[in-house]
Amino acid sequence: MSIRVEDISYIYGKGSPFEKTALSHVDLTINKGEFIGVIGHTGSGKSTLIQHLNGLIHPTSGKVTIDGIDLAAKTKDAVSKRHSAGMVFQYPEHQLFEETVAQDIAFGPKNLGCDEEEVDKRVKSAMRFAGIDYEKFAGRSPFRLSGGQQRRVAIAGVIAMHPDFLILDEPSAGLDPIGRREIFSRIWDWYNKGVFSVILVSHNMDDIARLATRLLVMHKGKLVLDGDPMDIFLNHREELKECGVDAPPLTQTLQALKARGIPVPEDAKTTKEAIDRMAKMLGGKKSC
Ligand SMILES: Nc1ncnc2c1ncn2[C@@H]1O[C@H](COP(=O)(O)OP(=O)(O)OP(=O)(O)O)[C@@H](O)[C@H]1O
Repeated sequence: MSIRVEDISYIYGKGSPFEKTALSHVDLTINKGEFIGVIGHTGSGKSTLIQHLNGLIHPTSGKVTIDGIDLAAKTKDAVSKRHSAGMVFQYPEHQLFEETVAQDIAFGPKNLGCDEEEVDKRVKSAMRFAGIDYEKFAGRSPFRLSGGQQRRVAIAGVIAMHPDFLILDEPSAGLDPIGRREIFSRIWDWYNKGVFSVILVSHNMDDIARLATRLLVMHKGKLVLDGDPMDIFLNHREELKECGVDAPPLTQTLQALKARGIPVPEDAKTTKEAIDRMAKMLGGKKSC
């Protein structure tokens, strides 16, 4: 299963005096099993790009397909493929609207046409995934929960749609450090279990460096770097700087070690794996 982004460009307000080219000839393939981090300076086109991946917006030129089906098509197949890429926006709790937590999470699967039994099953399993106690919270108003709990309910709503690709735009924005750690450790667990692939947009370089197995760097609407996070953060620092992005402190440390002749596991898939491997060599514990 894969998403193909075929040479897409996107212009906001095309033909108006305010037209703005947000994406310019972006071409890439996203395969099932990847954890992709998307980084870039403010306004570089990250959000515009990811909104194409579930057909929320369609390219001005080029096309986006999932398993060969054009997401812009007005067919049943295209609708089903669009649903296979679930999007969690920044502050997703702003989209909560039902009276109870269970009803809110049930909204998506109901819309997909699932029967009552299937909806109930999905609500319970999404809540379990998101760490929300069913007995305690199912009948509660989502509006009376804490910010972190609301975020989990909103994410559970997307999980209940059983997406193959989970697209997250700054999922921890506005959360305290405990809330953000919780959200990311759950997302990592689900990803590790092979529940879905992840496409994560974040300004937090440490989160991206710890988790992503592939990195996309956007600059002025173009995809300027696409590759191994370790390689990009360790060996493309100047290009990153030109894009207004700093390498995360974790990789700066690894680079300082490398500069002193200490071997760092450059073939590690993520910085988290590199740190764990170095810690193991030194007899330390795994990071979380
Ligand atoms: N609805 C819109 N109408 C007009 N221009 C827009 C609109 N949304 C975004 N843009 C412009 O398109 C460009 C890309 O914006 P986009 O939001 O995709 O960038 P981003 O990298 O996600 O930024 P951020 O990190 O701030 O969220 C920017 O110049 C932005 O001002």
